[in-house]
Amino acid sequence: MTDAAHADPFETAVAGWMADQRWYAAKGGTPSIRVVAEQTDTTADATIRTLFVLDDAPTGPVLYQVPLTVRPAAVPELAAALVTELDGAAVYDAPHDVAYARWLLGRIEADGEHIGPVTDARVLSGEQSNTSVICGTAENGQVITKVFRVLHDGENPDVTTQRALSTAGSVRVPRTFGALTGEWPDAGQASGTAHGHLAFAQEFLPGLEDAWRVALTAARDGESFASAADRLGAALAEVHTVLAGAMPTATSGPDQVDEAIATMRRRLDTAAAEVPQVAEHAAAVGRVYDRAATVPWPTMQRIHGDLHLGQVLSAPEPRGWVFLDFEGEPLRPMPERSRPDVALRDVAGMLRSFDYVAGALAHEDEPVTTGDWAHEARNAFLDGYERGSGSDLRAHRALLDAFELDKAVYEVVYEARNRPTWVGIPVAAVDRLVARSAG
Ligand SMILES: Nc1ncnc2c1ncn2[C@@H]1O[C@H](COP(=O)(O)OP(=O)(O)O)[C@@H](O)[C@H]1O
Ligand SMILES: O=P(O)(O)O[C@H]1O[C@H](CO)[C@@H](O[C@H]2O[C@H](CO)[C@@H](O)[C@H](O)[C@H]2O)[C@H](O)[C@H]1O
Repeated sequence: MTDAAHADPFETAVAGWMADQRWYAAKGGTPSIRVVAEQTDTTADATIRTLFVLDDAPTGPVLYQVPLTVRPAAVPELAAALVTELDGAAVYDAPHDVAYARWLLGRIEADGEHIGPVTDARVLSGEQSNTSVICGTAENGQVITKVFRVLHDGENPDVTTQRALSTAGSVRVPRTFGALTGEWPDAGQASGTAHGHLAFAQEFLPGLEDAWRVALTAARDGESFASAADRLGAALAEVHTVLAGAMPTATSGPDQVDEAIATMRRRLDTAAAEVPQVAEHAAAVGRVYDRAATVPWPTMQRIHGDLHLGQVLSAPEPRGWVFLDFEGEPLRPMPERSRPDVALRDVAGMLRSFDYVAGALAHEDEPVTTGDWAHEARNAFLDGYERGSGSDLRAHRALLDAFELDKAVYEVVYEARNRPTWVGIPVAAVDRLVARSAG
């Protein structure tokens, strides 16, 4: 362990570096790590070391994938990616090293075809939970490979859901190339070994804005988003229809409904404990959940799970909206995220996102009031979804209200932990949604 008196210097160096990485989950904490397994491979340019690193974080143990490249001598272009030095060799954060990109694409089990050869590689910049490498390839254009940082036993829904859509011929997700799986020791499994996805490769769509940016600009400029939101609703309906046919579904029996409502209540308890304004409304929110438990629920199916405007790219017509990142809510346990769920959860996520556009603009240095813009966008989105899915959302109003509240409650916790200056956006939504449901 890194905090023991006899700490291993290599692990100590890796731990110190991990603490500064965007993907390190226990922000502000000091990693207490142990390398539980390692896979090593040698290529012409570098030794590839994939470490499986267990961090005993205060919130519970987290297993990270830490791929490193070891170069016999320092490589000047990789200076910013240096993790440490070891016996005179330079150890780098592998996704920044083209030697790793070549190795990775060569190892990925492509769905029916070879990817590559890799001509160049760069790491996608910005705020991400994982690390994505964009590779130029001689045969398949640009390919983006997401290297999952936090590992879990079992399939990652980001891979399985997008692969199902892509295999069904849907262009609502980037075309899938394939995935890399691996195994590592896990005392929590009866077999002592966990199996899961390590990386996922798909078509890279360069130069596109995401719907959050497009919507924010439209709202700031006072331009209607109704037509775009309507198309977004229809595109989501298309995704749900394909998923209902391509992946398992489940009847919403009393057990499933009870479990879903119990999850909502647990999230409410967490939010009420962390944010006093939610505690004030907890009883009223609970009544919205009570009502949702008494109405009919639609068949459960695979969904996106954490849908918001930032998860959708705006491709030129005729392709239109393209959905990304089906990994589900980061605050939700991974095994729950691959289960069939209610498609209305995604609809509610997007409704919340239009409200966030208004909330974000109200928080700007020169605040802009865009409540009417958001109202119009929300209604247009629902119209598009109803037309595309053939479902009558009004018939499910009580359920949709509960999912929207549940999402706002989730967001309160997410913002309190990650972006406290924005917590007022979902807190105000809880207030408003409770009042609307009571009225
Ligand atoms: N296939 C792709 N084509 C173009 N851009 C992409 C693609 N996949 C991801 N991106 C960009 O990378 C960002 C992060 O992707 P995401 O799947 O959300 O990663 P993470 O799980 O690391 O948060 C997206 O918001 C988008 O801007
Ligand atoms: O994209 P992630 O899977 O990391 O999702 C998490 O972070 C999101 C913030 O980036 C958060 O989304 C919330 O903020 C968005 C604006 O930044 C807004 O459009 C969303 O509607 C709102 O939920 C998401 O909840 C969280 O899981």
